[in-house]
Amino acid sequence: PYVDTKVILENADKNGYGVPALNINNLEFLHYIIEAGVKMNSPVIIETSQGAMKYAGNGDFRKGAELFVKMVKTFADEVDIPVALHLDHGKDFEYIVTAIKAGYSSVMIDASEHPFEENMKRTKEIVRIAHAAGVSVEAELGQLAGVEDEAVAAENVLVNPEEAKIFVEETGVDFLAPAVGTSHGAFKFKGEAKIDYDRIKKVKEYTKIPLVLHGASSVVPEFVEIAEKHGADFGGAKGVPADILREAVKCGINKVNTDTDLRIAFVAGLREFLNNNPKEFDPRKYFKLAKEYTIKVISDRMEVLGSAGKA
Ligand SMILES: O=C(COP(=O)(O)O)NO
Ligand SMILES: [Ca+2]
Ligand code: NA
Ligand SMILES: [Zn+2]
Repeated sequence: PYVDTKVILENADKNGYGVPALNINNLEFLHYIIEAGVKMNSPVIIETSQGAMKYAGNGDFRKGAELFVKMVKTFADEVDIPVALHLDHGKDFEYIVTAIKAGYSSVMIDASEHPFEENMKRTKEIVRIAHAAGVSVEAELGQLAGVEDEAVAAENVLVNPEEAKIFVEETGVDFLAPAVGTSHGAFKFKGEAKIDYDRIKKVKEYTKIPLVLHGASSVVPEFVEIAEKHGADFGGAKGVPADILREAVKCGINKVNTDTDLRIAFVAGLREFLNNNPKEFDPRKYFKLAKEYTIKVISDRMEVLGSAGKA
């Protein structure tokens, strides 16, 4: 069934596991996520960025939002696992309100590049509107380096746990994304991968709400290698290893935003298949390996995060 993201995350919080929040831009990735969720008996949070809304609507983000809600609801109504649709990195008021109007389960207001007071003000405004419509809200404190859809943050600004306490009390936000050392994309760490567990624990202790880890892709070496064997150049790619994800969940993370891993698995399968099947041009065939690898990476992540078997 199609559910409110809050239902999924409160269950995850109560039972101490993480749920993958998986970004889509098209029908194929939605297919693969649902298939993995059903196979693993895991709840799933589908999420789309503002750019994905524009892309799906061929430039018209309102059409894109409508399309995503129809697609996700169609799949959700057919399966027994809980399925939610979330607007990821909502920055612009009209995109966020459009997602609410279209029927998204939840929306993120990402005002984290603004000063604390401004972030609170913008978040409060969205919480008031979203809650009036029965929609839950995610906000962000601190900054992740790397590209965040449109905005590019220079470097990491880690969350201040005391600020997080005030922020959640003042805004009434339903879940919070604290910046704790990750970043978006495939090049997360120059040195060894590490995130600030202490900050996660403190933010959890002070806010007692479900927490979100952004930039959580592992950048799985197996798929990086396959992609590079077939012409990709991802030199220096490094993500958040499974053991760090498990520890982050133990410290209080419940929603684990994962986009890059799906992209790498898909392109690895696509490159391998195309290289080995020069005569093939039927998309229902040449996406086959891409589909297999993407379902595999999602299924493995559900095991790592503990959402497998929890639907
Ligand atoms: O935070 C993410 C995805 O992060 P990755 O690039 O690590 O998949 N989406 O909001
Ligand atoms: Ca941000
Ligand atoms: Na999000
Ligand atoms: Zn993110």
